Amino acid sequence: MGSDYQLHIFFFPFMAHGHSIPIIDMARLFAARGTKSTIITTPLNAYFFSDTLDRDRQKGLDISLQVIQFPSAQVGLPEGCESVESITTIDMLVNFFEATTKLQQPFEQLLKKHQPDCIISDMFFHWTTELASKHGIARLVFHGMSYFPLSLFENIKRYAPYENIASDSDVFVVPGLPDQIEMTKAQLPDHIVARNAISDMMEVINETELKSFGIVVNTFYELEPAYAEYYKNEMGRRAWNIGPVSLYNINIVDKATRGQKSSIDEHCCLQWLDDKKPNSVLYVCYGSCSRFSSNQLLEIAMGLEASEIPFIWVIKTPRNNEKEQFLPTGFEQRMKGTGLLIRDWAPQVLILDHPAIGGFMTHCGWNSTLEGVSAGVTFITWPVFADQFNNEKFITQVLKIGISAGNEVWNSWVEPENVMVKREMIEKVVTQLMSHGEEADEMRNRAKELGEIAKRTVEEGGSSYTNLTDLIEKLREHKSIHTSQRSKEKAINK
Ligand SMILES: O=c1ccn([C@@H]2O[C@H](COP(=O)(O)OP(=O)(O)O[C@H]3O[C@H](CO)[C@@H](O)[C@H](O)[C@H]3O)[C@@H](O)[C@H]2O)c(=O)[nH]1
Repeated sequence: MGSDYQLHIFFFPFMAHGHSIPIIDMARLFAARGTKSTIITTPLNAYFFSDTLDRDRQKGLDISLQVIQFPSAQVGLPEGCESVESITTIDMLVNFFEATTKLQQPFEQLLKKHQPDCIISDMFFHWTTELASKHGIARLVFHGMSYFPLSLFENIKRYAPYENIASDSDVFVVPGLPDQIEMTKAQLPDHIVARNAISDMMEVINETELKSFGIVVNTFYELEPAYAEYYKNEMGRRAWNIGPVSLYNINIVDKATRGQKSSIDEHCCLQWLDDKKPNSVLYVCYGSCSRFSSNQLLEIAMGLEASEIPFIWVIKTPRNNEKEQFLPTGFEQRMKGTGLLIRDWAPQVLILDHPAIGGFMTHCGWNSTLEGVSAGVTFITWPVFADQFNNEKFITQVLKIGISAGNEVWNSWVEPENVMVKREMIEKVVTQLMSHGEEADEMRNRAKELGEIAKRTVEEGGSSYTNLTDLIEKLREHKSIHTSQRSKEKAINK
């Protein structure tokens, strides 16, 4: 197979912004390096990024979409429920996963028709490993998470350190990791500490992952070298780190249109930031699907106001409070000039990259974590569910570029009903992070340095750039071996 052979890769993102946004960036990145990229998704999800792909095609990239129907009605979901963000109860999640298993047949039809050389699919589409093997092509797994949270989960399962403690809030050290990582049982997902349907699914994911060609990880080596090695050597995975993929978005329009269309004009947002001093603004956002209760939002509003720190706050209105009765009376009026409220969807990467942003209060989704690291900001960590407590430990205990808001309990659903952090604590951590004390300045310096390294890593010669070159080369070799095997089989069968 010559080095001029154009690889054709199928990208199959899971239908949730936190999983699809990085895979779309990845498909575009591969296309920019000469592959033919085809993204497989459903009609409503295609809507979120079809304009971006149009712009890429105008630039000459070989990138396209194939749309398959999402069987919402077949599994009892309302019409138009095609992404995790449109799910309103935890019970609907079970139906949602059932619907995704029904995508196998249309997906295989596309495989037969287009005969790509490789599939890069989300971990939740574990059945693509078997399909890939049936069609003699490589499957690479994308988790959305990085080496640190994956290694941490693995060792918690391996050594079950939570079994020998007296209470859920007792601190234990997770054994066998390169650093001394402290956690509590209350911070662990249900499916780790007890057996349930998710644990069963994670087991299948794990098994199919070991049989796959390897794993692509949205991270960079210099951010977590010990965990990159741990994951490969101790956990026996073949993995390529090719991120931060968000850095592939260079111009304003690309940065502002990741995921949904932003609810604010990006130029107004930039103008607002232009009036602020460097590193003076706190950006507050809890990802694509977390939705806090009215009481919690009130605490955030009061805490932010009391801190007197300029902020941008992205608010997802609680489903039972569309009239927004959670903001204190006159809040927006008083905050004019100091606080910018964005309802629903913000151009996050554009905001983080602005020099006025100094801190990020985040739920610690992996994308937000890495986007914050790439922008060189410091963090207030406020994990809620999924891998977010792991990412909090990474920020506060390994990188040491953030402080915790103090939420101590893992939630099983994206819409926690309780108040997790009170206004006094919010005021305290915001003031502490944005101040100019010795500790805050040291964190700031470390964060800025990491941001510089992140940018270099995706440039030609950088570690992620080189890793991607290596991965493309390995996929070509795989294609070549498979093609010659096929020719031999055909010759024997003649
Ligand atoms: O107003 C918004 C809100 C989010 N985003 C983007 O949406 C993505 C959000 O991803 P992430 O920060 O990872 O949060 P979640 O959407 O909650 O991601 C899910 O998927 C991640 C990857 O597996 C996990 O780490 C998280 O725990 C899980 O909740 C990021 O790229 C953000 O830039 C915006 O652009 N504007």
